[in-house]
Amino acid sequence: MAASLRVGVLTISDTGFADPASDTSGPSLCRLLEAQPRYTVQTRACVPDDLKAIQKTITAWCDDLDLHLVLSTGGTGFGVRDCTPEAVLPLLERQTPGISHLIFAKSVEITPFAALSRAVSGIRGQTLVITFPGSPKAVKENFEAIAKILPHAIDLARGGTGKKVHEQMQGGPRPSGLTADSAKVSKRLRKSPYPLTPMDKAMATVMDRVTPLPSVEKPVNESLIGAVLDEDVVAVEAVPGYRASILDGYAVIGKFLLVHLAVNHNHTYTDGPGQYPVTAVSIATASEGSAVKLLPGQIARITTGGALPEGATAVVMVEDTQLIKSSEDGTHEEIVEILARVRNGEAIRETGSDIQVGQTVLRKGQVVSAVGGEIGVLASIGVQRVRVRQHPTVGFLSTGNEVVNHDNGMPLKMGQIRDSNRPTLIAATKAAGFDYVDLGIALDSPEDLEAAVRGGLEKCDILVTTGGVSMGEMDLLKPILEQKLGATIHFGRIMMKPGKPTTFATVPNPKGGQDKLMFGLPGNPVSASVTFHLFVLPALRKLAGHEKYMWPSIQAEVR
Ligand SMILES: Nc1nc2c(c(=O)[nH]1)N[C@H]1C(S)=C(S)[C@@H](COP(=O)(O)OP(=O)(O)OC[C@H]3O[C@@H](n4cnc5c(N)ncnc54)[C@H](O)[C@@H]3O)O[C@H]1N2
Ligand code: MOO
Ligand SMILES: [Mg+2]
Repeated sequence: MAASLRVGVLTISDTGFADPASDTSGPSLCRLLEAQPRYTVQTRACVPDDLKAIQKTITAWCDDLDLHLVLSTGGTGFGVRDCTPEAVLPLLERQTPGISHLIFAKSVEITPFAALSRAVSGIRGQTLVITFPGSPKAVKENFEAIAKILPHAIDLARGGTGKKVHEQMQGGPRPSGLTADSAKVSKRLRKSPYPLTPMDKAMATVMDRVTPLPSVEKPVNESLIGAVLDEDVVAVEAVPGYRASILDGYAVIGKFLLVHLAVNHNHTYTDGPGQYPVTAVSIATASEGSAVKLLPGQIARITTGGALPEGATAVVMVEDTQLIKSSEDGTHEEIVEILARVRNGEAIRETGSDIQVGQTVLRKGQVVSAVGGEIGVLASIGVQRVRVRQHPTVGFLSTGNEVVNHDNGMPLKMGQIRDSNRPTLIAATKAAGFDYVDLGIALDSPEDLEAAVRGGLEKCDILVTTGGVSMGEMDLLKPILEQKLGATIHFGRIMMKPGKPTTFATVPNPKGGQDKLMFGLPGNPVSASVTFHLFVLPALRKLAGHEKYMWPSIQAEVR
């Protein structure tokens, strides 16, 4: 392979400039580079610790020679003449602190003196520029610290996707199970190219790539079911908003007032068991103005939820009274006998006794459950809209030439099987409170599958397919993802049965923005169901903004 990465090596040193033979770091750097066939040292120079001289050389190497990489050695310390960072920084269009930190982290592991380096790095045009300290030992250590990532970094700085380099570093491009041309069955792989991934690693791989969806404002109704609140909700209205009766009966002036009168004024109480005129009526209904006023010796007829007359301190239920006198036409009660003694406050809902103004009723992160309580609370305090995390939508696509709709009403032909995966997974999704799209069945043909996956990805946040992920010649999903959709398959097999060929991939979003997530679950119904619960539901929960998105785990011991 012809060496393709062109490098410039620049020694920055007053001494080296005066006596080129004294420069050992530059030659050492060249040897390190040339030990790797991918690099060619295209140019070398030595300049004094002089800002202008350094800038002139590096600018020419980046702008005129368009080198892939410029490595300098020297001038990064605390010495009064050291000015490499001051010279290089203004030339950089983008800094690359990660590279500098990596070098620094590795170097301080070796010697604390590395803390005295002020080395910098960055990109000018398409050239990666990295400054090393002056000592040959530091040059070697620094170069080794970044050797592994250097080709990748250069590829990216040149506008590459990094994919090629990545594949090379992983030992070459992944051989594909298909052959997007399923006719060439003899060419298929006889071993899976996907390593068996331990479950904890697979789970972490998925969760690392799931970021909660942004939040939106929604009206207070059943559309909130399953949503995660993205704000604290504070009551702006009290519940109840007025003093209300808990019972159907009579508002009275109760014991507290009577005792008060008796003690302070040596009164015998007027109210309590006895006969009273019914001077007012309060039916639970809206009314303008304030409540009627009740004086000692009077009672008011009241219904459950009715506003208490001013001055009333208790309510006696109708069962504990008897009618003494009514109006002639029977439409009014005039005198009623109270038979029971009631305590002050009895059968009264005080204003705000349930929820007070300013009280936090629901907290950010809380889930609006399908039980209804949260929605009820929001409704009771008059909140019109709340900020919640967007609800994710999951799409379900079954795959397989043998798979038919379960409800097609036709007898099965030999080799056909009813699609049980989609109804199963849709039911589980619904029960978990997420939205779904039913994407039907795709045939095992590269064209059909590619179109169905592409279309499906557009309609949902997470695409779930079942079938076609193992080793058969009709198992086309993985190669289609990688070869046609530019997807990255993060794992293609897991250390679990059922579910071994479970596949997780991220697919670039053609509309830009975040990559789309997709799970290729195995076709076997139990495998599909188990892996859905284990991987997809937690991913959906995380996407929906749940704080606790993982299943609880318990320690088990096999005896
Ligand atoms: N040579 C090997 N063969 C298989 C391996 C292996 O490691 N080496 N793994 C086995 C395991 S484990 C599983 S699990 C399955 C996974 O199969 P695929 O994901 O490729 O799925 P298909 O081949 O398309 O179908 C498998 C099975 O499931 C039935 N199926 C498919 N879709 C549905 C559906 N929607 N509803 C009901 N049943 C469905 C399909 O008819 C097949 O019987 O691979 C093993 N093979
Ligand atoms: O692991 Mo497969 O999922 O045996 O059924
Ligand atoms: Mg298969």
